[in-house]
Amino acid sequence: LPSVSLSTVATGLEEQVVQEIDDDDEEEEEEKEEEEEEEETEMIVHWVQRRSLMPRTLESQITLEKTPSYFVTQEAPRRIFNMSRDTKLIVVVRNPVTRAISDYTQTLSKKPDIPTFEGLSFRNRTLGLVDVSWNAIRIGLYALHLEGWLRYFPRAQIHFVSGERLITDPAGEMGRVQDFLGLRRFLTDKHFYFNKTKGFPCLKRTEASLLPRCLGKSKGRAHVQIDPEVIDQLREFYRPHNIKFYETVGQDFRWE
Ligand SMILES: Nc1ncnc2c1ncn2[C@@H]1O[C@H](COP(=O)(O)OS(=O)(=O)O)[C@@H](OP(=O)(O)O)[C@H]1O
Repeated sequence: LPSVSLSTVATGLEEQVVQEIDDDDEEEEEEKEEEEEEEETEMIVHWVQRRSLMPRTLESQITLEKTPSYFVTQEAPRRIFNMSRDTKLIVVVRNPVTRAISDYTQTLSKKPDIPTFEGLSFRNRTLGLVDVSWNAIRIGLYALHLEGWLRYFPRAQIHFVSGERLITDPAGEMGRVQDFLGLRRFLTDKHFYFNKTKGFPCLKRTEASLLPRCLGKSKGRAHVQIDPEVIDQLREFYRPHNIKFYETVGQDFRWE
């Protein structure tokens, strides 16, 4: 059974974390991700499958599994708690406005005919009524989702990774992940190479490695251009939710 469960609402940032903890084969990782997307609507089946697929591990090893949708799935806290209440939880979060645009950009790449971001974001744009039933918006209500987890897990059992700092200071952010997991701090600045073309850090298997591994092309693609006024409206919308989230977590993610 997993002793760590990783969820991201940062659309995909968890992949970076997993890569840094356990350097899986990239192709395998992308296949697994597609598989996950298909299964998201069938959480029960998915969970049972995951459970039986868990590799056997030794006492000294950590089993880590990642699923983006856990954090925002109502039944997930209870199910994970009933399965293994000591599981440590890691959630990668990012500015919910950027997250929504990233989410939309990803969907648009698969379904080019969907309505505009602006159209999907509001029930009534003139009145500033944001459509919280749209998943891309709903997922960013982190404080709300967290409430469900705190009914089952103590705050100290959940670690939040800043998606922004994971890019600007991967070693520092991963240092905190290692501390949370009770691991010796193994990854240092020397394990990361900043790929200026991609604009993202890539991981070296060893400090001396000459071949850093970057995430796939679907990670870090250019976002769709959004009307700046809409961005401001969404920022305003998320502000109180973000503040509540910072207070609950005890950490300021500086999205304001
Ligand atoms: N090192 C590194 N390299 C590339 N990309 C990085 C990295 N670290 C974090 N990110 C951010 O990960 C985001 C993409 O993740 P996805 O949403 O596709 O992943 S997932 O499906 O939820 O796993 C992607 O979001 P977008 O920029 O919106 O594509 C990146 O910002």
